[in-house]
Amino acid sequence: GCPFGFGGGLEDAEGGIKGTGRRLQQAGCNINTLAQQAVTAPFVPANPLQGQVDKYVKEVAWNVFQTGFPGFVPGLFKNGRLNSANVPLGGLLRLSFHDAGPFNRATGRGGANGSLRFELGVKPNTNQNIIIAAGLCDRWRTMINNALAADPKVPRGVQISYADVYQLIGAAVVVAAGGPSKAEVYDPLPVGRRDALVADNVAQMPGGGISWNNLACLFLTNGYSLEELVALSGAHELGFRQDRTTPMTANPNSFTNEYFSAVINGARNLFNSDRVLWGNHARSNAAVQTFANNRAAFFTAFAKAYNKMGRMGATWQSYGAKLKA
Ligand code: HEM
Repeated sequence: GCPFGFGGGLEDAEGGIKGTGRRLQQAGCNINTLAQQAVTAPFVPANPLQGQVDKYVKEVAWNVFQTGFPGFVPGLFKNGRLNSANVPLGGLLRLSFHDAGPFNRATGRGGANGSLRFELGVKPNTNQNIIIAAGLCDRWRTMINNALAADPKVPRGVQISYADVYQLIGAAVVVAAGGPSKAEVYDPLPVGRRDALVADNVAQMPGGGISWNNLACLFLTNGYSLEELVALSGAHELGFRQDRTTPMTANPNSFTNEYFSAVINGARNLFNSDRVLWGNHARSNAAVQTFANNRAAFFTAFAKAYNKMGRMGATWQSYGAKLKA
């Protein structure tokens, strides 16, 4: 079983699985010590070298995400406008976290490895938006691979992985929704993740009702700082709650820093995991306050933390050093 005993997705006040009576074990970490270490000796996941082909693959993917392919898959934009009616922006960004999130630093298992495709329908991936998002990713991946196969500049056999599509799409979504720029969040993301062939242990994914102690310990023990936890939680700027109609923030299709004012005000639509970012630790308080006051600071911190998340637990190949002449 999972050493942390975290439940997934449901809002049990204990952060455990609702109705099962299962008690949450304490993650048991020293938050102050780990929070300090995360700043003085940050955990830096592997960042592979990117050849010409890798960068090119990412641009091909970018173009496919923008426009989709009429009759087969929608794009993030339609007639030059954000296509939030046909693509669940929140579900897509959440999917990026749900592929990378099961990374467990202690066991070295799980992470940004494409395994989400085997985890659908299992808590916390029972939510319709994430299932729709995964279906879109399948189709975008097919279109990207068709484009790569037809491109004379691309070496034969180059195929983008599910794991890459799952991480690239979250970045493309926040850019489309008016968040950090492409140069800030999408372009630095490496590609070449290998796809796992089995599911990760998703039982350790945090539920919305998780306590401050368990949330902080989960992220700190997996190599994130409290500042990174706060920045990543800013993803809850976008999207909807489980009912798919209650917006997380006032503008669920627009990526801004409004989320942090909502956290400070204890807004009702947010989860316990959001509200506990305020009022429990000097470092998380400071990050919430900074991001509430300064949108650019949030965007920069989000872009960096998101790039780190996308390298957690990934193993790498290279698509190639050189394009064909
Ligand atoms: C910090 C711990 C986190 C917890 C406890 C958490 C929990 C949740 C829960 C309970 C939901 C509601 C959906 C449902 O219940 O089915 C949700 C939605 C969402 N989460 Fe998180 N989450 C966390 C971190 C993240 C991160 C790191 C990201 C992305 C970088 C993210 C992105 C989203 C998005 C965009 C939605 C809206 C989904 C939609 O519109 O359908 N979350 N999260």
